[in-house]
Amino acid sequence: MTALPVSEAGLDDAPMTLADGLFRDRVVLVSGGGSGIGKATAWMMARLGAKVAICGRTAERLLGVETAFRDRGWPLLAQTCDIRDEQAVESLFDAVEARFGLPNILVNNAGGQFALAADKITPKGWRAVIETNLTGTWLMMQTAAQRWIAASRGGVVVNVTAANERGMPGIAHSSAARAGVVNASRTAAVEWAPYGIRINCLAPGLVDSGGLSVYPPEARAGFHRANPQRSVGHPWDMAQIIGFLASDSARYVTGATLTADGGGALWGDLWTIERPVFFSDTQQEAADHVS
Ligand SMILES: CCCCCCC/C=C/C(=O)SCCNC(=O)CCNC(=O)[C@H](O)C(C)(C)COP(=O)(O)OP(=O)(O)OC[C@H]1O[C@@H](n2cnc3c(N)ncnc32)[C@H](O)[C@@H]1OP(=O)(O)O
Ligand SMILES: NC(=O)C1=CN([C@@H]2O[C@H](COP(=O)(O)OP(=O)(O)OC[C@H]3O[C@@H](n4cnc5c(N)ncnc54)[C@H](OP(=O)(O)O)[C@@H]3O)[C@@H](O)[C@H]2O)C=CC1
Repeated sequence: MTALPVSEAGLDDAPMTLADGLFRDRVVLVSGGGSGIGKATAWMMARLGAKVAICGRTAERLLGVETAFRDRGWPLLAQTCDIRDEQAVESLFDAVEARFGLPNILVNNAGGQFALAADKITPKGWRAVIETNLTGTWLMMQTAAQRWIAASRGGVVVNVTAANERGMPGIAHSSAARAGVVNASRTAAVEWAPYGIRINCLAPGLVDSGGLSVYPPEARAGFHRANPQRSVGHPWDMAQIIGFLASDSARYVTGATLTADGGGALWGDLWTIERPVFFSDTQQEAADHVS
């Protein structure tokens, strides 16, 4: 596969299949927009004419994007917000409304987890991941929907989950949370359809964002081999799919989950932690272990 650029200059020039001006004057809120997939999405939306708002917990990350947007003359609101905190979420939406008006599009991308064997996850660690990926995502989408309904306006939500429908060794907490997001999205897609609200999920496979650095080197070494394309995806690949789902071209798509994983869910053996000997690559090693 052709490599895509990861630098900010690269994001300026990355090839685009979406039409010029597609999101002109639309207000787009991207959670986790200070890095990785969220940052690429913010860039893509700005290139297509949107007024972009981003949030995350770390001010420095947001500041980096703020500076780059200012240099390009693109409008941006950047505000720290922990999506697990409902007051902070309300303040974020208030700030976006005050600056640009009610968002038209919410890209619910913030999330993550730590990789740990299932029997080692503490109750506090479990809660941290569930609250980040399930509760935080829910608070953001519910707040958007409540405001759209109150204003008699429609809107679009794209939830970024993970392609781990069959489970994923090393991230039981995150797998549970993402399954919850997919089902909450299906349910809300029906309940909120009368208000003109669409909700879809993008389930990425492995994507070469800075986020992958949290995984142990022995797991990372096998990532590119864990799907039939023998490759990982790029944040820009994800951004463009988000752009499609957020656009009017997808007006008849709601409650769906689009998997973008290079076929990894169909073929491949991925571990986010060190692979136990029982699951060794060679039959002999595994047989030695069992006998
Ligand atoms: C084929 C497709 C599927 C592939 C999926 C796999 C690939 C996925 C890739 C990505 O998602 S890339 C994006 C990665 N980015 C991140 O994960 C960053 C965000 N993650 C986090 O911020 C944390 O992981 C968090 C836990 C979700 C944040 O919560 P919080 O800030 O509240 O955490 P802490 O206060 O640091 O910790 C709370 C609690 O959690 C336990 N814990 C945290 N880190 C670890 C760890 N590395 N190992 C073990 N346990 C951990 C622990 O119990 C902490 O409590 P204390 O011990 O600190 O009291
Ligand atoms: N890269 C990959 O291979 C895959 C990624 N994903 C998912 O895609 C999404 C984007 O990840 P990616 O870009 O790769 O990795 P990053 O780690 O770069 O992005 C995660 C972003 O979420 C923000 N974030 C995390 N927790 C919170 C929180 N509680 N409140 C607000 N913001 C938060 C982070 O900012 P900060 O830390 O400053 O808060 C960061 O900007 C995540 O949901 C991730 O789990 C799914 C499958 C695979």
